[in-house]
Amino acid sequence: MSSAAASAPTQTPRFAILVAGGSGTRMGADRPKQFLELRGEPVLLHTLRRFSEAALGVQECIVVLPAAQFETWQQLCTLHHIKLPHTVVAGGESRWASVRNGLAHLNAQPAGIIAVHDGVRPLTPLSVIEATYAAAAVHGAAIAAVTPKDSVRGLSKEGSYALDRSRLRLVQTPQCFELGLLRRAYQLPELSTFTDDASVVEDLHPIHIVPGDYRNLKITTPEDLLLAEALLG
Ligand SMILES: Nc1ccn([C@@H]2O[C@H](COP(=O)(O)OP(=O)(O)OP(=O)(O)O)[C@@H](O)[C@H]2O)c(=O)n1
Ligand SMILES: C[C@](O)(CO)[C@H](O)COP(=O)(O)O
Repeated sequence: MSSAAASAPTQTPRFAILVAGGSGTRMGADRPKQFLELRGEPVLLHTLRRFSEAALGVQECIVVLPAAQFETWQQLCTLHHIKLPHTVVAGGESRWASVRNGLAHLNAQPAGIIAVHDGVRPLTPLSVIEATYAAAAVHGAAIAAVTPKDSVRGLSKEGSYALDRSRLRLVQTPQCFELGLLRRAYQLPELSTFTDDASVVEDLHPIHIVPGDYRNLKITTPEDLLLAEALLG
């Protein structure tokens, strides 16, 4: 080994789980929203492409899909000439179960930083992904989030009351963690109703917040797809 190679800095391995195991009920389309076309390509392909950027150095990207949709994804990969390396894993009944299945695939990995990202967030800037991985390497747990732009009110029996929006954040993904921490958190089945990873981890470890991006839309209802088309244009 040359002396240069011996002294090269070693980055903690990075992994990613792209959860796309849902059925897209709120979208009400003829297929799960991760397969809908955005600028001529499946939503999930846009997302996968972002995590495949060489600059991020992600060692393994796991795509979690409904088992019944494996063939659809394979056909889409062939149709769109998708050569991006990734591992397909079957999802579960809930987002929590899908993340847990993705994590189980990494059981042999001793350490690293793992990003959990919604397969239906196709517009996440690379800078947000990088900043979230980097913050998790320092703090153990980091998520992307933005401040609400509108005034926010809480509901009460009597009516409603003002909330201080500067103390609120709208949670996005990616959500990045030390691998061992996320594993421990996902061993607790009593947390299985949570729909984001920070909520699953927070009793074990504080969650650091990284500035997200207003373009980092989650495709949930039909107007989100229109917005995403416009933003990509
Ligand atoms: N059993 C599930 C449910 C959700 N997800 C994924 O978690 C992300 C965020 O969930 P959401 O937007 O709620 O997706 P759906 O469950 O598909 O939508 P809906 O709630 O409208 O049915 C999506 O990428 C979705 O595919 C998953 O992997 N497995
Ligand atoms: C993880 C998430 O994207 C954060 O906003 C969100 O919780 C996903 O699930 P939901 O079912 O749309 O709440």
